[in-house]
Amino acid sequence: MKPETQAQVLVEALPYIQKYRGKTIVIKYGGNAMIDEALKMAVIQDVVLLNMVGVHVVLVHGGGPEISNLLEKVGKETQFINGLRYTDAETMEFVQMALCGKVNKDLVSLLEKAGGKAVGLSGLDASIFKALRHTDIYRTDYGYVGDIIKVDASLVQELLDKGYIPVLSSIASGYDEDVSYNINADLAAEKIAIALKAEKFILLTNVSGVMEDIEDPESLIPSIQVSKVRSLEKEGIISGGMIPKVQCCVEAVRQGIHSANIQDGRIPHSILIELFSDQGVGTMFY
Ligand SMILES: Nc1ncnc2c1ncn2[C@@H]1O[C@H](COP(=O)(O)OP(=O)(O)O)[C@@H](O)[C@H]1O
Ligand SMILES: CC(=O)N[C@@H](CCC(=O)OP(=O)(O)O)C(=O)O
Repeated sequence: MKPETQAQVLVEALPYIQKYRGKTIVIKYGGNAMIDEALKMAVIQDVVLLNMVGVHVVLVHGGGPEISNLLEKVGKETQFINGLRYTDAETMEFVQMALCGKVNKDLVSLLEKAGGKAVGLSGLDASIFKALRHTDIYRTDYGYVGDIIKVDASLVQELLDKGYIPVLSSIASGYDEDVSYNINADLAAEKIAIALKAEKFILLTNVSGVMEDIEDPESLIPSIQVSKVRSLEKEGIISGGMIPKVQCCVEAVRQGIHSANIQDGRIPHSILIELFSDQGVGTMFY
């Protein structure tokens, strides 16, 4: 790239940098979008760049495939009920090992290598997340899967104020029992985004966004008004793993977050494209 073009690119980013400087952005990075190492590096670079220009970024990560791999290695079967992993006491130990021990530390190490200042945390640290056992109307048993009922974002806020990138795993301590709970990472990201009154909430996944027809990549819905989500669900357009993501975005917007986005973590630098250009990516909820 010519130096003049390079300078022009930076100048064009200026209004966007001014818009987000000092504001909080919560990014949820899903396990399926983490599998390709080159793409992972692009996400890491985006986060470090945002941090360097004064944007407060919190990275909440999943790691479903990492958990499943670990369970397979130790020969333990795992099953999902309504998109949530059935988590018995032994599985919970492996969930904690994979998320807090492996995925969290790998991301922290990559952020540090890329020049960022990152701190790895889980919801157990400083009681960031307190949860109760997850329930549904059918009283299904999900084991140690939790619903977050209390968030203490003060440590995360302090780290942001000091210029760190908090990297958060979706584990919570029990509100009424001395146990750890496995939390769906989309939900954990939504809760911390609301508690921090984030400016923007981004869910990175392995599809281009919400599509009218999953088989047709041309059918991406670029924006959805939250009041229209119910009819999309009734029409069966939103299903499977997309249901909790959409619900998290709806709740985040209803709780005052300006915009929430579901976008493709497989597009290199999709975070920067969304934040620092007029070209929106994925599906934006408003
Ligand atoms: N309308 C839709 N548009 C896009 N994806 C959809 C839709 N309905 C269901 N899905 C499914 O949701 C999946 C994304 O959820 P999930 O696999 O849980 O992601 P992650 O691992 O990033 O949390 C997609 O791969 C797709 O199969
Ligand atoms: C309760 C529940 O299902 N928890 C998830 C936590 C990790 C996660 O959400 O990871 P992704 O974002 O990569 O899907 C699990 O055990 O797989």
